[in-house]
Amino acid sequence: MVEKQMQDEVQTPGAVFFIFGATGDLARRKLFPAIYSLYREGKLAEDFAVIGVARRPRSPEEFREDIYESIKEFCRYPAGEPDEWNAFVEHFEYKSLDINNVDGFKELREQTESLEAKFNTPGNRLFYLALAPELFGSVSYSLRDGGMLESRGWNRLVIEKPFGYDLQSAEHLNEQIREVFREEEIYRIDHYLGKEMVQNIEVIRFGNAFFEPLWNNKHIANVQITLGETVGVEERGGYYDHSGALRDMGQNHMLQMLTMIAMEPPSRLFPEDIRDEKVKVLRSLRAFTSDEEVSTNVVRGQYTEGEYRGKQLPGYRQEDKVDPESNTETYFAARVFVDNFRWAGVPFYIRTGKRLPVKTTEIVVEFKSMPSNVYLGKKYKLEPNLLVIRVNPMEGIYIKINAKKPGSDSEIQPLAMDFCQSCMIGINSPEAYERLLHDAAEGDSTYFTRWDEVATAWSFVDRIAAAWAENHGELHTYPAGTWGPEATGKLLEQDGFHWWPVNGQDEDSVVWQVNN
Ligand SMILES: NC(=O)C1=CN([C@@H]2O[C@H](COP(=O)(O)OP(=O)(O)OC[C@H]3O[C@@H](n4cnc5c(N)ncnc54)[C@H](OP(=O)(O)O)[C@@H]3O)[C@@H](O)[C@H]2O)C=CC1
Ligand SMILES: O=C1O[C@H](COP(=O)(O)O)[C@@H](O)[C@H](O)[C@H]1O
Repeated sequence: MVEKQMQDEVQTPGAVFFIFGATGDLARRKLFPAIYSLYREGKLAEDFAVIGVARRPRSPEEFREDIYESIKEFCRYPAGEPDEWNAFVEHFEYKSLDINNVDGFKELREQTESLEAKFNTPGNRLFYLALAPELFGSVSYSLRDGGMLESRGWNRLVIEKPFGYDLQSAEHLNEQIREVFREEEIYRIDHYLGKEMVQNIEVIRFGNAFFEPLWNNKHIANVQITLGETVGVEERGGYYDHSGALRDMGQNHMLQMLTMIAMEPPSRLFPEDIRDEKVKVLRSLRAFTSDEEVSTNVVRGQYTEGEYRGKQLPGYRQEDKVDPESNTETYFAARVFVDNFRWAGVPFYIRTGKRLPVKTTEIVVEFKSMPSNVYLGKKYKLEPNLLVIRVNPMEGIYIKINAKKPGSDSEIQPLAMDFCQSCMIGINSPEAYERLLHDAAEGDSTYFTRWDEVATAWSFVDRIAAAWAENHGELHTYPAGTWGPEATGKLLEQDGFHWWPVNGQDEDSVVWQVNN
């Protein structure tokens, strides 16, 4: 087993990367750019090759043109000079096949073997499924039946979220995949785990004497996790209307960030030690035991028409491929508890939504206030200390403390200590998909979700979805471009707290404005 370490300098072993869904959106926006960035940074071994797979016919020239366009538009490195570019795309081939066609996989096997011979790769094969999850089982069977797994090296399966629609469908999917691949060969992507600042939570917590000793219910009042997006559902209305915010973001990204904040220190940085600690957090989530508990602790909302920066935006029900009577939530917020010794009584507030005013992912840790007796009778009041982890798209750490106002002997002011990582190295650098592709090729599963994590997260989310299905969760509305339903504030008010402004929300918050 590989111990997690900073692997920036490590080159992946030689391998063939198969991108199933090579003509799709994910491949174009994320995967090809990630491969090119790894190449440019010397993190890909010389003996690598990529085979794009999808149904559409593509000549080799057309496929290489697709890749060029993808790099031009989405990669943080510009496509190199012709010689360098040609040396890169020479590693790419395309195969048109339907994933149910086993004969096509037999042809793919021949193509693979000749590519492996050409680049002298050691026979390692990484199958990345950028496909709808309903196809995962069929691809696995076809890979096996087409002889694609009879390689000289290792075989790894990388799969995208959503992993199922609920626990039952996820279990079914998992059983199919497990007929072909062992758990340790399966890499389930949650791209938030590939983000720099999510990985940094571990170091911030376990590497700093002034956080870990305070990291418990004696000193922390509450934790707030916000994942705001300014975009609507774009071209994904069909998928999203079936999924909704709870399944699209809650079951995975939000709960994964929560586990990183709440987990116990692992004994070592081995993948299984870290994933063991994360799954314990998920198992400790207090399950909602009645529909009433769901309606008291979870708010769901859907955006209606609104105005954003002078632009008129459609409501969710007017979006392309969305049912005009849809009750799907585009926003949800919840008050959850981790019922273990460390976190007993500390509320975790989580919220996410489309068409909010700011694109930002932030984690705010609010510390308990100091006893104020020293300052009794004074006109000022101490503010709670905050630790803010800015995850996305701006990355950084912000700490709010109280300090004396210079020149005054009677005034205290809150002070921000602000580390803006993005100001130094740019936004989202490296991209999550670069890190995760690299890790999968390295055989490091730390930042991929293990089956028990996925299953436990579904059990928690299914209870909320079931209550909503019974119409016990009122569907609030909010105009596009606003901060979601008003009811969200009440989740915190009942505990005497409020949402802290996130980056760019108001004039007092530090503005690292980013548009998307
Ligand atoms: N796009 C994104 O930003 C994100 C996507 N995801 C997930 O990644 C997966 C892919 O998403 P996305 O790229 O957006 O989807 P697209 O619909 O854009 O692409 C789907 C791909 O699958 C191929 N395909 C479909 N059916 C078959 C088949 N029977 N045999 C072979 N190939 C097939 C299509 O190619 P062709 O039509 O040529 O066969 C196409 O290349 C989904 O599960 C999605 O939820 C997850 C996170 C973000
Ligand atoms: O997984 C998903 O994530 C994106 C948001 O990702 P980010 O890295 O841009 O913050 C979201 O838009 C999409 O709906 C969801 O499927």
